[in-house]
Amino acid sequence: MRAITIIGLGQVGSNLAAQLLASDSVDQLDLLDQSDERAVGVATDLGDAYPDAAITSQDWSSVSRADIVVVALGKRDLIAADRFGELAFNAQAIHDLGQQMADADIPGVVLNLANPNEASTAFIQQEWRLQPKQTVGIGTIVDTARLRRTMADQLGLSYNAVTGFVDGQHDGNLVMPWSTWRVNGQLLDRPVMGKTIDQQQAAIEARMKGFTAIKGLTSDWTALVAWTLRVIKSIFADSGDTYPLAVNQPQFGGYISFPVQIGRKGVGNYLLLPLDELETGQLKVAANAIAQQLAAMQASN
Ligand SMILES: NC(=O)c1ccc[n+]([C@@H]2O[C@H](COP(=O)([O-])OP(=O)(O)OC[C@H]3O[C@@H](n4cnc5c(N)ncnc54)[C@H](O)[C@@H]3O)[C@@H](O)[C@H]2O)c1
Repeated sequence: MRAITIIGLGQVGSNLAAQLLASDSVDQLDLLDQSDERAVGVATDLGDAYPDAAITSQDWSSVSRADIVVVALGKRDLIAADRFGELAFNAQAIHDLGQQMADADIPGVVLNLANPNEASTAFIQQEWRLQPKQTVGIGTIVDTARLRRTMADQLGLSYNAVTGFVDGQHDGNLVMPWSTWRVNGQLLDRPVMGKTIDQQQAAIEARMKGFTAIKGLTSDWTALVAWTLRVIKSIFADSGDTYPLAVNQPQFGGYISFPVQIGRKGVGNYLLLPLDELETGQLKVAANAIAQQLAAMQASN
């Protein structure tokens, strides 16, 4: 039995719900939104699409039996001018749900998609009184895919030939720990296939992919939903697949995007690749920026 509750059924949440059903990745789907009309509408339409699927709407007690609770609440109009424009709105929404979620004593993994991602994941963990191990955010997973793809394209290689993670703060202080990246298994400290990789250029191009998607589509929800599906499958399979998720990382004093293994119980081992001094320093800067956002979320209530 694979039970998922989604809180927030806007562009991200409703599309995730549809793709979970289309890919047969869920047995019980419970849909929640602050708007009854929205929740009932989404559940009704999905029920018409998948008549034998088990779907409920507005059953808030479902969080107590869900294997995974996906948080996709927000207000996307607020990020048009400022990528972190949802901070106060999402802080209020997370706080308002706090007592109810704490009382529900959520047993499953809470996977947060809302922004600012690392800070709001930390705020959910605190306000909903969850264990850090069960509380993760989608983090820098899409940023990582963008950079790997950009480098693979530059070199004319397949996506899988390039390995590495983007860490730090999604939409803000992204950290590319180049000393750990590899192409065809080879570190980047010497030319790869006769070519020197322009790391700066690759980082700029990867960011541009994000801007281009948002400019044309108003949101990069397609990539977000696809990667969320992969993480959900890894959780159900208890696979221990490694993703750069927003997790509590004690070495950096709180939540930050960092590669970890994920499974049925949430966070497993951290991928502790040796980082150089500059990279460690950059992660500390990102952790500070996230801590400031978390403080702003706490102060806004
Ligand atoms: N990490 C990423 O790559 C990425 C990409 C796209 C979107 N996002 C984030 O995902 C979140 C959702 O985005 P979206 O485009 O679906 O937004 P949206 O504005 O389309 O929908 C948000 C939904 O949340 C609901 N909601 C708001 N407050 C709520 C509450 N207190 N309880 C229950 N439901 C509530 C709204 O009614 C609405 O249906 C946002 O925070 C957005 O920034 C992240």
